[in-house]
Amino acid sequence: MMLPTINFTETEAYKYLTDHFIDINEKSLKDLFAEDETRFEKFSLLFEDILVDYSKNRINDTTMALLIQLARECKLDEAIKAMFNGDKINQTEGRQVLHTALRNQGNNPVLVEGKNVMDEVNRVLAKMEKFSTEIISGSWKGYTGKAITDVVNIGIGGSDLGPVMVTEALKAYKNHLNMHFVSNIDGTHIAETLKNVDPETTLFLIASKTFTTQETMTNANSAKDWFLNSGAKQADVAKHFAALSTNAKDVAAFGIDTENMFEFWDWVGGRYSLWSAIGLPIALSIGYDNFKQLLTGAHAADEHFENAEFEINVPVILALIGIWYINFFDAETQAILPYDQYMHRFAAYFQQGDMESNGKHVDRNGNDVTYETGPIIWGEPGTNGQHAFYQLIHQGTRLIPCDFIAPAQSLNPLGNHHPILLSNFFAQTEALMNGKTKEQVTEELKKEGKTAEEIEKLAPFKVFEGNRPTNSILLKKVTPFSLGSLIAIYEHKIFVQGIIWNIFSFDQWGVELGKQLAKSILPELDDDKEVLTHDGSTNGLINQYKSWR
Ligand SMILES: O=P(O)(O)OC[C@H]1O[C@](O)(CO)[C@@H](O)[C@@H]1O
Repeated sequence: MMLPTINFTETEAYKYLTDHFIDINEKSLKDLFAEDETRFEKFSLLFEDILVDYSKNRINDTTMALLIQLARECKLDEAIKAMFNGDKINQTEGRQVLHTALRNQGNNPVLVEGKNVMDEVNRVLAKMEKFSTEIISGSWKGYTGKAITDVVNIGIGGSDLGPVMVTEALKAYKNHLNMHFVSNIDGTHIAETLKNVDPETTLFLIASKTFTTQETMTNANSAKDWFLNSGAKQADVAKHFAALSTNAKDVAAFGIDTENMFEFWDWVGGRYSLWSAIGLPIALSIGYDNFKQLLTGAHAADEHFENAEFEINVPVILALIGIWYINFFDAETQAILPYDQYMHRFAAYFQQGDMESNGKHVDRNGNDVTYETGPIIWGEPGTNGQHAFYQLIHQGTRLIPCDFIAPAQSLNPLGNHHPILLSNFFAQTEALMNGKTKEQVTEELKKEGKTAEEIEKLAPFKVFEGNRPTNSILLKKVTPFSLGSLIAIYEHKIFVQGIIWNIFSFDQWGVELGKQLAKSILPELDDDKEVLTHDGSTNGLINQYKSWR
């Protein structure tokens, strides 16, 4: 089935929402809570050990009913079925979108061109299990007979961000292997990493779906040169290099034994690939059983997404609330704020996940859209963010919807750190909602002994308008299972928004132009001749670089 091609601004629901927005825009969150005592029960969902409280949003029953009507009018149900069925919904690349098959722990058949892909998926998983067990146990020996101590993953974008984010988020479950991730083409990244590892005990994972990405192949060649220059022979490469890729031909040409190749398939998008062989560094870092738990948690979220009614469907609700802010309140960004140090790369991970997926201005009919699409995603862990950019969230001129995420149980229950952390997590969303009135400010200043004149002068700066919306996502604990669920929830949220905006979420043509131009500029940097082939600025920059290098 082709995806529906409905312009959501032409639906009945959109028209009603436009009128309804005028009513809601006049109400404060405080009013909405005062109007409805059951708001928390009504606007929160419990999925496994994850509580999603969306009650501190500028919504009421009518808003949610209309947003759900919008999803129905946009035929979201058909689109969900099409994705799970393995229809070629990545139409501009002619591919299926089946990252869900990678974590299909129920093992029911998933057909691609009439063939059940679960056999292949399970074959690669079994190979990952065997390999990671051998490396972790030390039974796999390097070329001088020593066990592996360090793993260097070389990849970029989806072949880096997922494994980095998850290995960091699950560091508490980690074994003795030292994990390193090299992504940047800047030679500093690989050079600094190689300073800390020993060729006799290091395993390099060359992670690239295409196995042609300039950054990854350059870093991989530098790693191989370093390895061979350290005394190892070509035949030793097999003990120290493995590839995670869809491109067997180029893997073999690079000199990696295809025995050491962990395969995945073109129906897995790069930014959705941590569940595939790209997840091998995760399995190495936390052990295969924990990796499997990550898949199981994601699978639980997949089943929920596929089967739950929209009214209680976590990714659907989060997506619709996002659309409400982006398309009606003109919000430009979405902050993701984990109150968990281990999750410090979570927002960075979804910068790619969301912005590469929904950063599109052409709809599925090939026309320019007349509305906003994907938001700018950003965020840092709390409470660091509080001491950096929260001022703007509280008192700036922009509306910034925020997702606050926190675990109820700490993986490092040290003194009263966790209650302090969580008190900040609770306080921030309360403060963003309630703000501080002029009366409250006046009262406080009076207590400080300020005069009436001083109070009058100071009060405007100290008043917080409040009414700033947040979601609170409270996890019982960060485990491989709960993290897997949470990532899948965000993935599906992106999918839902893409369907409603009528855009293709699984291609990324926009990143190609810069890559092409870089390739054409590279030979121009070979000599010291003046470059005149570009615009004035680009010529000027290149020529100044040539004179300084
Ligand atoms: O895994 P590969 O093929 O090296 O690609 C890396 C990344 O490059 C991109 O194509 C964007 O530049 C991403 O979509 C992808 O995750």
